[in-house]
Amino acid sequence: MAGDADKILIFDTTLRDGEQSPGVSLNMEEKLQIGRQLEKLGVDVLEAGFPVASPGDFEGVQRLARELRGVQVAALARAVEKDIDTAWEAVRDGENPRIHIFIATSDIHLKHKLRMNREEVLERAAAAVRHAARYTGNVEFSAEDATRSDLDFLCRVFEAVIEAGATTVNFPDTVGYAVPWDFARMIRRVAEHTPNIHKAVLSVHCHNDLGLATANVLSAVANGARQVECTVNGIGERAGNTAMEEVVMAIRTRKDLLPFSLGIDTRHILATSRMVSHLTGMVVQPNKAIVGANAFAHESGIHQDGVLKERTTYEIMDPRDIGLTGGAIVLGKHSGRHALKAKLEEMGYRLAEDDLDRVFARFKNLADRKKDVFDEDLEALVAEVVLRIPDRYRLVYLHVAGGSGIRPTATVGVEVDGREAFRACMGAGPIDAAYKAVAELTGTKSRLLRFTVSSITGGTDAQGEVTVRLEEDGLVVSGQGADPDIITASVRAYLNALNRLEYKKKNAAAPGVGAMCRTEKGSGR
Ligand SMILES: CC(=O)SCCNC(=O)CCNC(=O)[C@H](O)C(C)(C)COP(=O)(O)OP(=O)(O)OC[C@H]1O[C@@H](n2cnc3c(N)ncnc32)[C@H](O)[C@@H]1OP(=O)(O)O
Ligand SMILES: CC(C)C(=O)C(=O)O
Ligand SMILES: [Mg+2]
Repeated sequence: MAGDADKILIFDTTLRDGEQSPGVSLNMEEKLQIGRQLEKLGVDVLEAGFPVASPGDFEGVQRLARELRGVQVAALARAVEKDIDTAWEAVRDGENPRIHIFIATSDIHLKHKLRMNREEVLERAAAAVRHAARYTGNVEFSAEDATRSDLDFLCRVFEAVIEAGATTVNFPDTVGYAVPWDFARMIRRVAEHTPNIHKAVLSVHCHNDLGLATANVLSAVANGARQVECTVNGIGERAGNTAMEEVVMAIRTRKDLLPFSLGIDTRHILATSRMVSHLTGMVVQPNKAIVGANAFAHESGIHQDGVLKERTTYEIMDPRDIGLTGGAIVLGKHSGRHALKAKLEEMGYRLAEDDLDRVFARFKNLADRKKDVFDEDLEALVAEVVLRIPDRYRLVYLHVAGGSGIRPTATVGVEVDGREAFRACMGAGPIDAAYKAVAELTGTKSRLLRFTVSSITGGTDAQGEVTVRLEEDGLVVSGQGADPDIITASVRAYLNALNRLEYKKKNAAAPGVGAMCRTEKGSGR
């Protein structure tokens, strides 16, 4: 197969398949921050979006293609000429742009979704790749739902698209149906029965519906796949995609079984994971492999004793390899702007001067109330202060009264379109009271789908981080807020989500790029 036989290419699709997670919608600044961090991490290919899906997707892909260096920026397209032309328009200014075309090959998709027969799909796939190959020599083809496809037909499709100019052929387990040993058999079969497979890189793209995505990917890699499509923290459609950090660390840790090289600088894994979690609002479970808060924590005495005597008794990876260190700079109330800037850069955030000023002001405020300011605190501040869409609603005042024997009451002041308004409400608790006041002040009718509160760092002076998910008229958004005062953090999270909702409503109503307007992220018509 084409490419370096010993190198596994990491194709990151956090900004495309990852953004297909329900409730996730990133703005331009957030996409740029994640894109730059992935560039630093060393991913080989970065799928930046599906340009025909919306003007926002188009602009995001174009901006990333123009800005990023040393990484191939890919754009997704259906096997439709307009999609391909739009994808090319979005990535063409990139250093090494890729067009990624997909069409389903399973009979179930052909019959019910595409309403095409096999020969029509084969011809459509080849014609689409031929069309894209006129623009670039870097064309990827994906056979959607490959694991439920007839393998003889799949081999014919792969052969036809390679002939038409595809340089990467991708085998997606779109619905997370595969199990490792059977997936390995399929990969071997395709490698052996597609005559010109050696002219292309064989890729895999696994979903995690049965919790087997990483296992499937590793079995494919051991059997000839040389590109892995994955997302940070495994976010993505339904149960998500293969988690990038799991595949990378498995290959790195089990070199005895998987003797391959990678272009990833693993020391940036943790910072990348945290950034993606903060910006998407997709909270990482504490026991998540590699990047969960407990992944390197030892609770029981026998384990602690073992680790103290010799770390490798209970650790198969060195936490420093994923960037889990104390860091050289410890920030507190005596720190200045230079130290803050250096720390933020170490964490992957490059801020404009005025953004730095705003974060610095909030940092000083926080440091006055909290002894040590940790990386997690700063991440929350950056997410809160900088990476935000233009605010229609802004918190200006909050006072709550509660305790035993008192009906919880909140008085909230919110600036709406530049004008301050105040409201006092009672509720089941202080947060309920404050949320009622915010809903009245903003006149919004959203439904609260989820409310998560976590302490960002240890101690009773820790910053509380609140993540909420709201729904209104079919639009789903998430919002985050951080503050040492948990009620303030809750109100900030609510307002952040309402601002995102406003932005999304406007985006949905905006005129499209040609006929590319969409009503909701991920939905047509
Ligand atoms: C497995 C994956 O992750 S695939 C990527 C999924 N991502 C997304 O869907 C991103 C967001 N999507 C969107 O914004 C919209 O679906 C759009 C803009 C792409 C298309 O919107 P619409 O034109 O309104 O179509 P809608 O989404 O309702 O239906 C999809 C159409 O594309 C067809 N189609 C689906 N996949 C393909 C393909 N790979 N190649 C060609 N046609 C396809 C369907 O058969 C259907 O056609 P029909 O209208 O003739 O029945
Ligand atoms: C577009 C393709 C590669 C995809 O996301 C899938 O099949 O899951
Ligand atoms: Mg997918």
